[in-house]
Amino acid sequence: MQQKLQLINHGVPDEVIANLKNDLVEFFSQPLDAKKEYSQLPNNLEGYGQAFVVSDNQKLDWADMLYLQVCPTDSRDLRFWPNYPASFRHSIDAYSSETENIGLCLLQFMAKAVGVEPKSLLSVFEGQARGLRMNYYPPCLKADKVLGLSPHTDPGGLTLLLQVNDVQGLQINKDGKWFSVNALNGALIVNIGDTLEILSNGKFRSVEHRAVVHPSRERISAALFYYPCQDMVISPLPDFVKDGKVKYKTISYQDLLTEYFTAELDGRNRLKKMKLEP
Ligand SMILES: O=C(O)CCC(=O)C(=O)O
Ligand SMILES: [Fe+2]
Repeated sequence: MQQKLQLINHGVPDEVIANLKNDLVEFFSQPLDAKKEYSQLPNNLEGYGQAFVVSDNQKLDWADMLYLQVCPTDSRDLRFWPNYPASFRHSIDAYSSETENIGLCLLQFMAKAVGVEPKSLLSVFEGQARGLRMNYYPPCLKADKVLGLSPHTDPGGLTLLLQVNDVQGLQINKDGKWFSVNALNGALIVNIGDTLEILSNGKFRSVEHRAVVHPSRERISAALFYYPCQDMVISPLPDFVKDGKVKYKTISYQDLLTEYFTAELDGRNRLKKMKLEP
């Protein structure tokens, strides 16, 4: 029997988005010491701090972040889940359950659009881990001298990006040029990540993006990452290799993550190394 798919998703209720946004603004506006109660611990990605700090010599991105694994629920490490503002944990929980199916619906439509059986993609991401990275970019008077988040691609499958306040800052790279993305109020931005590029044998392209900062206003965003099964070996799925030409090397997802988190952000270069010569 064919698997019944949930074809329709009505999006995230406005109230859920509004609550998360309010709580994020409130959390990040606290003094540093209060936020540091949830600081990252060595060899652990979760918590409050900065991502991609790998040496004392690198120029740091102009941002702080709070990263949490939100799904599956039994994988949550509540040590890093702030209890101020009081509704914050609930807001994150509601947002992650309301977005549970959105990524899967999108993957299903994307597979159909290119004539591939949706199950081949869905089975990789259904019920797997999700991470929420909440980014805080303080204003910088010399905004043109810093970057909020250096050029990178996301490692997972899909990313749903929510711009929390009305300050724009996301840019994507197309053909070597940077383009600003105008985030619409009430809309989520969907980015494709490295895992999906490899699985789809390049049919879906992982987008290189970065975040710039504003000279006088703070900016906040929240990126929800849909990850594949943690012990998966990633290589192009047979359904996407119809002409028989595999264009990417095989890599374990753990190795892909290790490479990602132990080096400075580096545009699409890591992904380029995954490509087999034509
Ligand atoms: O803040 C943004 O708009 C981008 C965030 C992002 O790319 C990320 O968290 O991976
Ligand atoms: Fe990103």
